[in-house]
Amino acid sequence: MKIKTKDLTKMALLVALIAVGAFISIPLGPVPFTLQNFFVFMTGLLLTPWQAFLTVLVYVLLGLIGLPIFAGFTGGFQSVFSPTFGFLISFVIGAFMISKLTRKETSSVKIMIVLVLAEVLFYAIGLPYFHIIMKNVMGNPMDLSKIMSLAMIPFLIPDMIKAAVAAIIAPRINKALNRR
Ligand SMILES: O=C(O)CCCC[C@@H]1SC[C@@H]2NC(=O)N[C@@H]21
Repeated sequence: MKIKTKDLTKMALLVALIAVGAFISIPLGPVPFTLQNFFVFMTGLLLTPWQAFLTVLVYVLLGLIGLPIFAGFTGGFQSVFSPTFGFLISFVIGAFMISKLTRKETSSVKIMIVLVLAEVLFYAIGLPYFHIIMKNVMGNPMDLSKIMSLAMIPFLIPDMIKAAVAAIIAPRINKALNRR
């Protein structure tokens, strides 16, 4: 895979923006509200699938080696034992999937459908991971309704708003940049 300087610049900018998205976070219990997923949406919508995958992977690796770029200014290898690390794993796969399913797509409605699917993926990985860490690391097992009320329900409407904004602005940015 050959990456042009222009694409590398976009990738570096998006790594930085995902980190900014983590800084813009509101603690709401064990799972914070953040703008990381908004910038993961943008990464998938502005880059090719492998570029998007690599961009989010680099973000996660930079956090794992110690940069405090995860939500709540955290980082370091111990983050894998954080209840929210599953969401970070899901972002890497989600960015690839979003890009793959929206290549050359300009309809905001169709893009929105893909972003909703990406959200399903985030929670399909994020919630079981949350459950495992709460039970085995935090010693605080929870039933499904508690998990959903802490780690999913408060975020659904804000996440849909982030998805709608991304679905509206990304095609315009792609048009202005002459497409990925
Ligand atoms: O620890 C991290 O850095 C990851 C935080 C993940 C927060 C999740 S992403 C989906 C949902 N929407 C939000 O705004 N917050 C949660």
